Amino acid sequence: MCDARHSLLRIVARSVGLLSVITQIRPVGAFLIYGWQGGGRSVGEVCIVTEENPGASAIAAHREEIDELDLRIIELLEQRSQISRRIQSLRVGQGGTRTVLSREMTVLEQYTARLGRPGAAIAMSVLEFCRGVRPGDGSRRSESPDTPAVTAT
Ligand SMILES: O=C(O)C(=O)C[C@]1(C(=O)O)C=C[C@@H](O)C=C1
Repeated sequence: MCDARHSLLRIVARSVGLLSVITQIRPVGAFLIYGWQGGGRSVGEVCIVTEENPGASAIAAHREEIDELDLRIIELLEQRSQISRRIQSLRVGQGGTRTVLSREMTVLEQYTARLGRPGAAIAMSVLEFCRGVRPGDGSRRSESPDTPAVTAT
C-alpha cells in the first residue's frame, strides 16, 4: 500500500511538471485526493493550485519593459534640458530673451503632429521642464537668481 501511494505521488509530480510545461501555468501546489477501489486499484485525482492570476507574470515582465523605457525617457529629458539651458544661456548672454515663443510653437507642433492632443500636453511639460521658467510668469526652477527671466516676443 505504501508503494502504491509513492508511485501515485510520482505520477502526480510528473503530471504537474508536464502540465506546467504544456500550459505555462505555475503551480504553487497540488493536492492529491486518492482512494482505493475494488481489486486493490488506486484512484487518484489531482487538484493543481495555480497563481490567482496566471497572467500576473506576463504583466510583471511588461512592467519591467515600461520601467526601462521610462528610465530612458527620463534620461533623454535630462539630456534635452541640458542642451535647452545651454541655448538659453547663450541667447541671454547675447542680450536675447530666455524663451522664444515661435520656437516653442514649432516644438509643440512636432509633438502634436505625431501624438495628437495628448502630444500638446506632453510638449508643454517638456518645455516647462527644460526652460525652467514659464513664459510670462518669470518663475524659475533652478536658474541662478541673478539671471533675469525674460519673456519672448
Ligand atoms: O530652441 C531654443 O531656442 C531653446 O531655447 C530651447 C527651448 C526648448 O527647450 O525647446 C527652450 C526655450 C525656448 O523658449 C524655446 C525652446
